Amino acid sequence: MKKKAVFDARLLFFFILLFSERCGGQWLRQQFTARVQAIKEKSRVRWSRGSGPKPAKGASVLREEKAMGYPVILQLRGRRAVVVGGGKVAARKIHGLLEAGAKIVMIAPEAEPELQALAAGGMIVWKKKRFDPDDLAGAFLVIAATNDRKVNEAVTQAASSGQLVNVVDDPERCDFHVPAVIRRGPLTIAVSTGGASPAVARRIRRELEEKYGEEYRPYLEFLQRARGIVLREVEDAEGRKRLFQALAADSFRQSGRWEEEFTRLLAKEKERNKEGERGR
Ligand SMILES: C[C@@]1(CC(=O)O)C2=NC(=C\c3[nH]c(c(CCC(=O)O)c3CC(=O)O)Cc3[nH]c(c(CC(=O)O)c3CCC(=O)O)/C=C3\N/C(=C\2)[C@@H](CCC(=O)O)[C@]3(C)CC(=O)O)/[C@H]1CCC(=O)O
Ligand SMILES: NC(=O)c1ccc[n+]([C@@H]2O[C@H](COP(=O)([O-])OP(=O)(O)OC[C@H]3O[C@@H](n4cnc5c(N)ncnc54)[C@H](O)[C@@H]3O)[C@@H](O)[C@H]2O)c1
Repeated sequence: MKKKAVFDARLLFFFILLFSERCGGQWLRQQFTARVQAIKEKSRVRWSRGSGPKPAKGASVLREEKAMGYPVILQLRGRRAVVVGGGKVAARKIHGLLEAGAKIVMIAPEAEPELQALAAGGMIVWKKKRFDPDDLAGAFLVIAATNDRKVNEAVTQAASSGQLVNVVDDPERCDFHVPAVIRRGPLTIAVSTGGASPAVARRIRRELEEKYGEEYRPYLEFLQRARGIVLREVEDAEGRKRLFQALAADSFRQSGRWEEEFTRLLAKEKERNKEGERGR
């Protein structure tokens, strides 16, 4: 009660200040408007590729704010991905796209030997030529990875609004950034700094590779199978949750006796369920 009275008195004092010209009300109102404007600026989202304002040259790096990216795992199986450029950066992106099962078309007059080998083996299609806008027809995803800024920009201009575009030398114009990635069977760990420091993304990826080693591959593959069994055989939602949590525990992973332990936990859960039904 007392607290509320103090608060109300403070609020009243603030409003008197705000509307009294003599006590600096005008200054206060200006401060307030500036704060609101800053919040609006911060939450502004660019709607079309490349149409947003670029930060002015020399603007303080620390004050720059931008909307955060939305992390997703894209399903690219059977979808067409056009990569413009055939250098070292294009090669890195193409390896990731191949893992995801995309249908890759590479546009470049010259290509790294490893990419030439992929083309010769029929893993990717190589159009040995310079880029022109027709090359993007039918693409779901586009990567502009040449060493020529003008060509990369021409790629972004040629893309239609429904195509997802990545430009390796212009984070601001990207619809998506490619993160540093660790694969352990069904487990994907992706690290992104949104272009602030790709080198840090790479360092963190390396650190996480140590912590989540190759042993996670069979473990996740086992969990995938176990999940199917639990969903089929345990009807009770609470029981399922208990089981999934037990399987996710690091002590379970480290036990190494996954099949045996799982069979025991599953039987226990089924028994519990039966007892619950009998009790009703
Ligand atoms: C994660 C990774 C994925 C991949 O490419 O597979 C990736 N870059 C990686 C490495 C790396 N790239 C660069 C260096 C040298 C050190 C340095 O410059 O910092 C190193 C480190 C190294 O190689 O040691 C140079 C660089 N990168 C970009 C520019 C342009 C610019 O900033 O304007 C320049 C300057 C070029 C120049 O000098 O002209 C831009 C991008 N690079 C991104 C991704 C996207 C943001 C990702 C994020 O911040 O999280 C983004 C925005 C666009 C995109 O490519 O999607 C991969 C690590 C893979 C791994 O090892 O796990
Ligand atoms: N995003 C990243 O992770 C990252 C990392 C390092 C560098 N970069 C940037 O990526 C650019 C490419 O780096 P790189 O090491 O792969 O270069 P690179 O010189 O090895 O390869 C450039 C490729 O672009 C092709 N090319 C040039 N003009 C073309 C055109 N008109 N049409 C089609 N293909 C064309 C060339 O044939 C070549 O295959 C660099 O200039 C740098 O700005 C980005």
